[in-house]
Amino acid sequence: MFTFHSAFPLCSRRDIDRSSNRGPALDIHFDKAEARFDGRVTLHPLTVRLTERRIGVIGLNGSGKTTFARMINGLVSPASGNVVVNGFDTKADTDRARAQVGFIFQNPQNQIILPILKEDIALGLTPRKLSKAEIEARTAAILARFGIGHLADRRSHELSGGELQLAAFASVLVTEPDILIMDEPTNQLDLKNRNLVARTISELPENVIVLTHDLDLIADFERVLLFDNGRLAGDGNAAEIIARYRELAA
Ligand SMILES: Nc1ncnc2c1ncn2[C@@H]1O[C@H](COP(=O)(O)OP(=O)(O)OP(=O)(O)O)[C@@H](O)[C@H]1O
Repeated sequence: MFTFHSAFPLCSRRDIDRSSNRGPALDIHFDKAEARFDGRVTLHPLTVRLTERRIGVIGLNGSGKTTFARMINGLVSPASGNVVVNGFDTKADTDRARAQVGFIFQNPQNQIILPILKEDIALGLTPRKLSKAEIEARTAAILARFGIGHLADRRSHELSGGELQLAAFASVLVTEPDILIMDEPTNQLDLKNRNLVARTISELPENVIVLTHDLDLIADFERVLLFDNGRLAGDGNAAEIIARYRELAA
């Protein structure tokens, strides 16, 4: 069961949904979806359905994890087959499929582009055509949610690694996606910031798909997918799939 006990006030409108056992939607369907780059198959035809709230994606370097994740938000279009996200086909309905998914990139420096943090967060709300007051209120609320309201006026390049990762979460979650994909969220963090980010992820009400080499991060996830050479080589509970990955990597 999901409980809030963090130093961060992570509650959002979604908690109201969750109290009635209806979390944000998560229904991702890969139907014989294949990815190719320059004619080379990088993800072999994959059929899988994902509905769990916490999904880990593991595998050796170059095994196809990022390609798989980018297919979910339409950044990579299937060469054949389909990917349908909460009912929207990523090829036929790219914008609406993409609106379901917030993607947190491997390097948070690439996520925060404007010099002042609160301006960067507000940037994500520009397409909504909200009033200035509403944008300021939503920006302040999302920064407060991650316990970084005091950093609103700071220059983003001055933030620490952990602060920057939390800022990247805020910059994506301000757009209220139902599904959050994180590519290596604990990469390059020291142990303290790694633990802070891990705790924050575990307390997020949103659906989360995490690509990682940090196996402890996903040890209690409901489902883990293992990729090997562009194929799904394992799909099951975390303990079983992590054990299989250790064998594969040995
Ligand atoms: N834009 C691209 N152009 C050409 N090949 C690509 C492209 N993106 C990925 N690939 C290839 O697809 C394969 C899978 O790469 P992918 O990034 O999905 O792996 P990964 O499991 O995420 O790796 P890592 O753990 O190193 O991030 C690799 O062989 C990679 O070189």
